[in-house]
Amino acid sequence: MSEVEQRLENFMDGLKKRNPGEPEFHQAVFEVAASLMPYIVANPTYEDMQILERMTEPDRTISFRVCWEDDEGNIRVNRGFRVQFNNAIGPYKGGCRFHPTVTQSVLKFLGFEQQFKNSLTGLPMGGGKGGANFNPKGKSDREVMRFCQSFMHELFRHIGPDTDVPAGDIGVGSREIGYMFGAYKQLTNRFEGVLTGKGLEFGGSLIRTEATGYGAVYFLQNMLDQKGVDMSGANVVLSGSGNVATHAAEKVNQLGGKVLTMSDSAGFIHDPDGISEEKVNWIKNLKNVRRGRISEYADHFTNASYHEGKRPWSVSCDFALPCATQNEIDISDANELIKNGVRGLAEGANMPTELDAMHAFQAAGVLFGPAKAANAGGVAVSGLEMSQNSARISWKEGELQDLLQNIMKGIHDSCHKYGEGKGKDGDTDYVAGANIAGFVKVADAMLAYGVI
Ligand SMILES: NC(=O)C1=CN([C@@H]2O[C@H](COP(=O)(O)OP(=O)(O)OC[C@H]3O[C@@H](n4cnc5c(N)ncnc54)[C@H](O)[C@@H]3O)[C@@H](O)[C@H]2O)C=CC1
Ligand SMILES: O=C(O)CCC(=O)C(=O)O
Repeated sequence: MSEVEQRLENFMDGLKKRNPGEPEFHQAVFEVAASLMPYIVANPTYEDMQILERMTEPDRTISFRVCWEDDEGNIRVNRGFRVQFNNAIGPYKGGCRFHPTVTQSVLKFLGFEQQFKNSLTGLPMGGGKGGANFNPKGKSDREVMRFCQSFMHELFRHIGPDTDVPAGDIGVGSREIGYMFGAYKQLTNRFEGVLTGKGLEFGGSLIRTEATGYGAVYFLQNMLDQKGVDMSGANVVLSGSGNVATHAAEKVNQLGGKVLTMSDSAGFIHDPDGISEEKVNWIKNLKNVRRGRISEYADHFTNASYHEGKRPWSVSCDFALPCATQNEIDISDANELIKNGVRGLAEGANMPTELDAMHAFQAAGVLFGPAKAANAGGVAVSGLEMSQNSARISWKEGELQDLLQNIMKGIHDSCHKYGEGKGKDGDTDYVAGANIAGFVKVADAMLAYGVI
């Protein structure tokens, strides 16, 4: 075992002992630590000052009871969280997730990733994440409202425009942000930029809704440009049917690609004619207004097929865009995609690819855009929403579109700079590049503050 491997093993042993029963957090840290360890060994100040040990320990984790009344008058109790990971380069920033699978481990993995992602954007934002094990599925609008108000009843005392600025994630979209902002405003008597992803009427930014999905496709396009490959005419397999997935599908269409699949937690649909922008709009209405299942697509568009309980990775494609949830591509999915000729993948979701699957893509020479870089467009436009709120102005759509494209190009170029020559056959390793580029800014700020 090399010295670097030994240090990595010791580091991970310690981390697992300090954080038992948190597999998602271990997974996210291992991926980062594996690419950072050689860099840290070569730059011993980071090791002397225990920077990685400090960056893997959240500043604080807040856990609280969320009590609400359902439509039948029953009292329901959920658990809410906010993990404030690191504010070395700006206020804590990151979304809130409402999903039954939310645990402290899931939010720690997301908050840990967020500090690197936010650093990559070049904007002054620290990392945090929150949420609750609440299942919005099947709940009435009034129930969702009462839950959001109760959630904010505790969260409001921990956040603020210069302290911590939450936003959306799985299960938290513009409806939930509206209810939470309304509750914050009432509880504090302050109208300020404390949440992002707000409605345009009350301080939201244009293109925030589109930004994560569009950004992921821009990141893929930047990786392809580097190789002189064009996306037009390419077949794209995409998972999810929420905010990130629908806007990624929209952008693929705009760039001349063909989207073949979309999914939800019950199964996927395959449309060999392509899921055009018009069909994507139909899915947006299905998910955001009617709150139905993706299976209904195959009833409506009869050339399409529905595959119950399956993921879309067996469909042959040029590019893959996982945009649903964590660990949705395992090694057998990766092998299937590789066998069918996939050439590039950009992670729209957070940590959608299991570690061995990621290694398989890299070993096969598939261009691999990791989540903390590829899906950073959403939080980047959130950062722009914060700037607009502070200045009490609203920027025009064209300006924001240009800013998003430039930020994604900047993120790509930073990953390329730090990852160049580290991949297969001297290629760029975008995973290592994103981890190192994201780390340096946060680590150097922490060094400047001394030991605190
Ligand atoms: N909304 C945003 O701006 C950002 C979101 N992300 C990540 O993108 C991913 C999707 O988030 P959103 O689109 O915002 O959420 P959303 O709630 O709008 O959509 C989530 C989608 O994932 C599907 N899904 C959930 N669990 C699933 C499972 N077990 N199997 C298959 N599909 C499943 C849902 O059916 C839905 O289509 C998440 O990993 C999130 O953390 C990352 C960066 C920013
Ligand atoms: O816009 C934000 O602050 C949230 C984005 C987010 O949660 C993410 O990047 O995973």
